Amino acid sequence: MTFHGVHIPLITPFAEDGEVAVEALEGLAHAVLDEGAAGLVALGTTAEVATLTGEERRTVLETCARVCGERRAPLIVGAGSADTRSTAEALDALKAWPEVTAALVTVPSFVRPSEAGVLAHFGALAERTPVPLVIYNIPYRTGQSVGVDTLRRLGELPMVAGVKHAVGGVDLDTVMLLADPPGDFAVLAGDDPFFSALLALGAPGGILASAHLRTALFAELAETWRSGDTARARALGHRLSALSASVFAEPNPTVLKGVLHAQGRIPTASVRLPLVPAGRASIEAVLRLM
Ligand SMILES: O=C(O)C1=N[C@H](C(=O)O)C[C@H](O)C1
Repeated sequence: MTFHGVHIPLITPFAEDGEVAVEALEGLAHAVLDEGAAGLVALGTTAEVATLTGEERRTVLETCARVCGERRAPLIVGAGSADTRSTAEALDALKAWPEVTAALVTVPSFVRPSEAGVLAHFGALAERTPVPLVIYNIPYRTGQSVGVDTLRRLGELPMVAGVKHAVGGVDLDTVMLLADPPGDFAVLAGDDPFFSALLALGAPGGILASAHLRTALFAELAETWRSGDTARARALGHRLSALSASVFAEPNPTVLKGVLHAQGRIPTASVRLPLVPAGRASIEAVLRLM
């Protein structure tokens, strides 16, 4: 399994009554695929997954699976917690969904198990998962950093297909990893403002919340770096990085939802506590950059 291009971690739109707005979710899913997204991610951070009930998670997954099934598009599903056993159970449950291409599994958060513990966690999961794993490396959310040597060892595990790499910049480990990644291991950009920089270093794609907006341009950016038109890629990359940075001016996905609502693509800009809606100024700043 190899990944390339732009994968969209879909937001969960809410209706006026607070319920999941299923039609809007389905519309967004089709729209981003129409615009050139390579695939979808269901139940990522951007979906406010921590605030969804079990039934709502099922509804979101059903909707994304239906769309990806119809469109023959890859579907990555967020699964995982700080505990190895419950993560393994969540992965087992994905057997029921033939449309699921891979699971996005975070480095265990809050526990800070050491890199040896991270390796043991993914080693145990790799032995029994029914779908390939994409490791979500996001130390500013998990509290656990994972260096290049460990990432390479993780990339060599059976059933580990890639990493969503979101370390808040382009550090030495990122450069070293992209210089020599394990075979069939996709290093996907997971920090939107650094998407272009990671593509320039050889990343095959990314998982990017801000690519709900201007999806076609994000897809074009990946293709332009791939084709070697560096002058065009650099200029487009700078423009999209500015857009991404403004989408992340407040906690994700508050600004994104404000913009999608202003565009009439979702019924409300509502987010669930502890997130609070983005301010008007942040939303207008993004709209100006569109
Ligand atoms: O849900 C995701 O997947 C993403 N989450 C990141 C975050 O909220 O920190 C951002 C990234 O664009 C995708």
